[in-house]
Formats: sequence, C-alpha cells, structure tokens
Amino acid sequence: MSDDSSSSWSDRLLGGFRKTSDRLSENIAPVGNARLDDATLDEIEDALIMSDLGPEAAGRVREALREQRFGNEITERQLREAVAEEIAAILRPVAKPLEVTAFPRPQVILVIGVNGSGKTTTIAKLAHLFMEDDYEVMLAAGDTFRAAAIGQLQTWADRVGVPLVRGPEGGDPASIVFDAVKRGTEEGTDALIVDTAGRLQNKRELMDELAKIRKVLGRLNPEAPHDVVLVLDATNGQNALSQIDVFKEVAGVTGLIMTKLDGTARGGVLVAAAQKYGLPIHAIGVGEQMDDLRPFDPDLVARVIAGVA
Ligand SMILES: Nc1nc2c(ncn2[C@@H]2O[C@H](COP(=O)(O)OP(=O)(O)OP(=O)(O)O)[C@@H](O)[C@H]2O)c(=O)[nH]1
Repeated sequence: MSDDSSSSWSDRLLGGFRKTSDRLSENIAPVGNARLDDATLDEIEDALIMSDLGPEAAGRVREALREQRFGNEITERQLREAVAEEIAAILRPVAKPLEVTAFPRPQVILVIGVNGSGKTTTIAKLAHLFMEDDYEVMLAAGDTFRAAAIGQLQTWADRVGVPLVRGPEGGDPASIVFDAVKRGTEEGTDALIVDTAGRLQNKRELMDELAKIRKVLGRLNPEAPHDVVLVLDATNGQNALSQIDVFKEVAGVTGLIMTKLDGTARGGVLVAAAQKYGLPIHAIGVGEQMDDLRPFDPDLVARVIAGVA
C-alpha cells in the first residue's frame, strides 16, 4: 500500500470516529490536569458514555483508571493515553479476521443485516479480499425478496469477477443455497458467501427462512454455515446494538463487520458492542469501493477515539 493511500485511509477512519472522539475531547479536556478523585472519575465515565462507548465500557475504563492512578495528578495527555489503552484492552480480544479454514470446502459464510447496512457491498469487498489471497470465491443470492437485491449482487459479482448462484425473485433462498453449495463443492470453491434477506420487521419470517437455510446446509455439511456475519452501519449509533440483540436471537451471529466508518459515523458504538457482546469484529468498511474493507486494528481505533492517533 502506498503512503498516500494509507494516510487517506486513516484520515477516513478518523472521519468515522470523529463524532465520538470530538465528543470525548470536549468532555475530557476540562477533566485533564486534575487529581484523579471520585468526582473526576465520574466526569470521565460520563464523558465516555456520552461518546457512545456505552455504560459497560465506560465503567470498565473508570475502574482501570481508579485502580492504576487513584489520587494521582494526571495531565490531559496522560488521561487520553490511559483511556486509549483501556479501550484497546476492550477491543484487542475481539479483533479477528475472517479466515478461510473450513474443511471440507467450501466455507459457507452467511451475511446478514438490515437493508441499507452495506451488506451487498460488504459481500463484494469480502469476495475481493479472499480473491486477493488466491481463494476461489462464489456468491449466492439468498435475498430473493427484492429483485433489486439480486441485480445489485450480480453487478458486484461481475465487477469482482466471481460467479453468482441466483434464482428468480421470490424464489426459495434455501434451494439457492443448496444449489450453490453443490456447485461450489464441484468447482473447488473455497468460500461461498451468501446474501440473505434483511427483513428485521418480520422476525418470524426471517427466522423461519434462516432456519430452513441452516437445515438444508446441514444436510450437505453439518458444520455449515461456518460463519454468520452481521453487517452493521456505524451511522446508526446505539441502534446497532439493538440490531445485534435481535440478529443474535434470530440468526446466531458469529461475528461482526461494521461499515461506513469513513463518514460521519458514531464509531464509538463499536467499543460498546465489543464490551457488551464480545463477538469477533472481522473487519471495518471505510468506503464504497471493493477494496474499502480494512482489518480491524484495535490499537489504532482506540487511539483515534481517545484523540492520540
Ligand atoms: N461511505 C460508505 N458507504 C458504504 C459503505 N458500505 C456500503 N456503503 C454504501 O451504503 C449503501 C447501501 O449499501 P448496500 O451494500 O447496498 O447495502 P445493503 O445492506 O445490501 O442494502 P440493500 O441493497 O438495501 O439491501 C450504498 O450506497 C453503499 O455504497 C462504507 O463502508 N462506507
């Protein structure tokens, strides 16, 4: 990666966390250069909560600061560094790239998330990433609810250069997935990435549909699906957390990808999610192009949030 592109990508990442880090800066500045007593710790905890980091993560950072530095004078810089370290400690255990390890192949990756979260784009980005690592990739259009979704996935499949298994609008997603696994097995596919419908408003239907996909997959390979990746839109802030709750219940989420961390996102919610659910964060989306999926770097993200990057 050239210097230019790496600096522009961290600039974009700064964008995605700007609301969080600005809010934190505003609230932390008056607290810095003071003795770390209970009142100061309260203010720090409030500042973290107001920055979308959530009460659990905020409480954890507060506790760590209290244990390590209670009664000490602390400069604003030291405070920021300490906050960055604690946020990184929350994020490090969940940073886990999506790896193609399944045997027998293909590894079946269900991608779920509400419409508009960036699901289709993320599927294309993942496909591109795997192809760069020389894996054979195939896509399956399991969102048959809307013709536009199938068309959009086809456009991305063509652009990335991977085959797409698709059926008619309103077709049975489970049978498409069945066909895709069979074809993928015959063709030596390493990773089969499956788009699914994002109808959260109809939980029952979505749950039935996913259960049927699982059942069909299980007949071909009891280990499949190997991954159930939930795509979250970072601009949704705290709403992302309620989406995790619901999708965990309906779909059994195994990992997260957060998108749109290049815009005016409320990126701090990533920390709240990490602390609350402990689900692996596989990658983050920082743009609309196929190479805009980045590894999740917990230390960089923590430093960006704390304003010391
Ligand atoms: N800025 C930015 N935009 C993104 C990112 N990921 C996706 N988008 C945009 O978000 C919009 C929705 O993305 P899609 O991939 O179509 O989302 P979807 O969840 O498949 O939504 P439906 O097509 O409605 O099912 C598109 O305009 C994408 O270009 C990202 O990381 N950053």
